[in-house]
Amino acid sequence: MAAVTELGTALRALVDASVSTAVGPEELRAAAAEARRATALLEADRRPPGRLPPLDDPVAFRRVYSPVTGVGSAVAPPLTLRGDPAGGVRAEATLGLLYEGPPGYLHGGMSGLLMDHLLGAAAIHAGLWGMTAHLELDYRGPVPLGVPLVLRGWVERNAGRRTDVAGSIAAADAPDRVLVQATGIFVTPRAEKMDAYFATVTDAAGRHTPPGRPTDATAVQP
Ligand SMILES: CCCCCCCCCC(=O)SCCNC(=O)CCNC(=O)[C@H](O)C(C)(C)COP(=O)(O)OP(=O)(O)OC[C@H]1O[C@@H](n2cnc3c(N)ncnc32)[C@H](O)[C@@H]1OP(=O)(O)O
Repeated sequence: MAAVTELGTALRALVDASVSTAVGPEELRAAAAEARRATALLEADRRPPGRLPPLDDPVAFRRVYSPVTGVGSAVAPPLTLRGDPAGGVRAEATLGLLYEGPPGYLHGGMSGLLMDHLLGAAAIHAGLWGMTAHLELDYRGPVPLGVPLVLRGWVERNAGRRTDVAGSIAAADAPDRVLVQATGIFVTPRAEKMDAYFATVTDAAGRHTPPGRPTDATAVQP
């Protein structure tokens, strides 16, 4: 885990530098050569899709390469999700140029990714694992880059396999002024779909490890 975290931290610094650098073409080409060398090192042993990495824990829902929370992911902020004393889950983040949409502000699609994850995590936190069936966002104000943000997700109601969830993004110093408001419907797939989607998913030891068991509710840190 220390090595995965070390590589993820180094890669995030690299991609941040790569989108904010002002060096010339010679330096860019030298950096590209270094990046290709690192890629060759990592390509020596790869896992196929559907086989979880050894450090993933499907019971605790630890996903080290998640694009949102993965400590080993070059593109994840990465967020740390916690139970929110006000209900649901929350995370704090300060996002950089990698995620820029309008100059100086967060890309709207990135807000969608973050809200999808927060809403899904809120459902899991309540013991209601499901896949996103519907996600709707209202963009009320641009989300600034480089300032601390607070992201929240909470369950509104549940009926059978369907869970209605909501969430928000706001600046940490103005938490009541919602910049992005999200609502979503998460659905636990019917058994036939669960089989069709996840029948071949295994952990690193080859054991069948489909998502969605009740214990996945431990996903969020207390
Ligand atoms: C801490 C870790 C946190 C991790 C968070 C991860 C978050 C990320 C989550 C994802 O990205 S999941 C990936 C994106 N989603 C998908 O790929 C799902 C694609 N859609 C499907 O596979 C199916 O549509 C789905 C499994 C969601 C539902 O199919 P089912 O056949 O199981 O459900 P069904 O159609 O019978 O609907 C069940 C109920 O939900 C309702 N429903 C389903 N889809 C709906 C929809 N789109 N809008 C409104 N209601 C919907 C439906 O009306 C019904 O309500 P009732 O029970 O009241 O009749």
